[in-house]
Amino acid sequence: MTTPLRAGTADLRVTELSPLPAPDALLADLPVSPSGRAAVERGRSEVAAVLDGLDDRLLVVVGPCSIHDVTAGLEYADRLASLAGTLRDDLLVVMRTYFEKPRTTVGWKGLVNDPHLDGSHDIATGIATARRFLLEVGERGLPCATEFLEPITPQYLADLVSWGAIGARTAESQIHRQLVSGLSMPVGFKNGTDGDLQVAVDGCSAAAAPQSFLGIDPSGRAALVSTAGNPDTHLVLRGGRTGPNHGPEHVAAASTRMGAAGLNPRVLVDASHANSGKDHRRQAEVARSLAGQVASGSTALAGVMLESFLVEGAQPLDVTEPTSVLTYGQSVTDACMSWDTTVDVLTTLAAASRERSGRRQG
Ligand SMILES: O=C[C@H](O)[C@H](O)COP(=O)(O)O
Ligand SMILES: C=C(OP(=O)(O)O)C(=O)O
Repeated sequence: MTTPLRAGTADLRVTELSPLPAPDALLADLPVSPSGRAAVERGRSEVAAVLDGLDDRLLVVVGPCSIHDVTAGLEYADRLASLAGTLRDDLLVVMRTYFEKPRTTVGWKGLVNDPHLDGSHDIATGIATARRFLLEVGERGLPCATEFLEPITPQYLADLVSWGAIGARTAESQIHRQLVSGLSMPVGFKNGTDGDLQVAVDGCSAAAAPQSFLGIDPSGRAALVSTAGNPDTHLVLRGGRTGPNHGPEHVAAASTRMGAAGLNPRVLVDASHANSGKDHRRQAEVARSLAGQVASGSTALAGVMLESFLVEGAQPLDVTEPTSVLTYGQSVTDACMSWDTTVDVLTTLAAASRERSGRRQG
């Protein structure tokens, strides 16, 4: 069912308006169980404790660049839940469950926007599929991480998320900063695609402040949203057009800059994106060099982000060719490390975290 378009001077380039179910209706259809809610709450407080240096484990945000196939995503979640349990004394593992992709120009915008991967943009199904996926991952005891892109999506999904990101392409956006000021979980701002840190530093400051802005309420009505500000914002270094920024000198400089602005000086480093040139082999090398920084005692480094799936690399997705066969467990967006490499990298990061804890205690 679509809404008739207005005649006159507005909507001349709008081709269709289709109402979506209200957030409350979706939450009533797909409620969180008591154990799922406990997993979200535990995830949020553990992430905040790591970021505040109260828990000396290393935070690892790891998983596919995007979820495009729920079956493969849940197979990955099963494997990750088991590995996270083995490494839990040294690593706090949060799974990347990314459903909204910001594109440099155009391309598939993720499972929420186009769940059938065919350009049909069945967003109602996309939001429900993403919510079901988050519920399933939560039942496995794994906290979930996601990037918030559309300002309306959090009303449908945010109650199931333990760590949020504002990406490099939106860190400077007032809309996203306002949104973060009302989110209930710790949120990392990425540096800009050009490598500029200041947009992310400013993003953290703006999101820490109370804000008033336009949004929707749980019944889907347009609403004035007033927020208290988010005290758990932090910086994520992801490299930029000028080069990578994962080295110890970059981490130290970024930490100093955050501290000078009165913000959390402990940072995350994304081993992928411009820190790896989107090359999954290089990503594993960067992750191992970050393990070296942790092992040598760097307290500025609170966590690491990794893009990983069952099968290494990436495959092209052509939404105009819906019949084309995709390789199971391989990314359709950025190249990911294979599962075997992920096990090796997480084991190395766990050993580094253990060594850092030993240094602190010794
Ligand atoms: O994380 C994924 C991508 O880096 C991001 O969505 C941009 O992708 P694009 O440059 O291929 O559009
Ligand atoms: C899009 C992403 O990263 P960035 O904003 O750093 O490009 C991502 O992590 O999926």
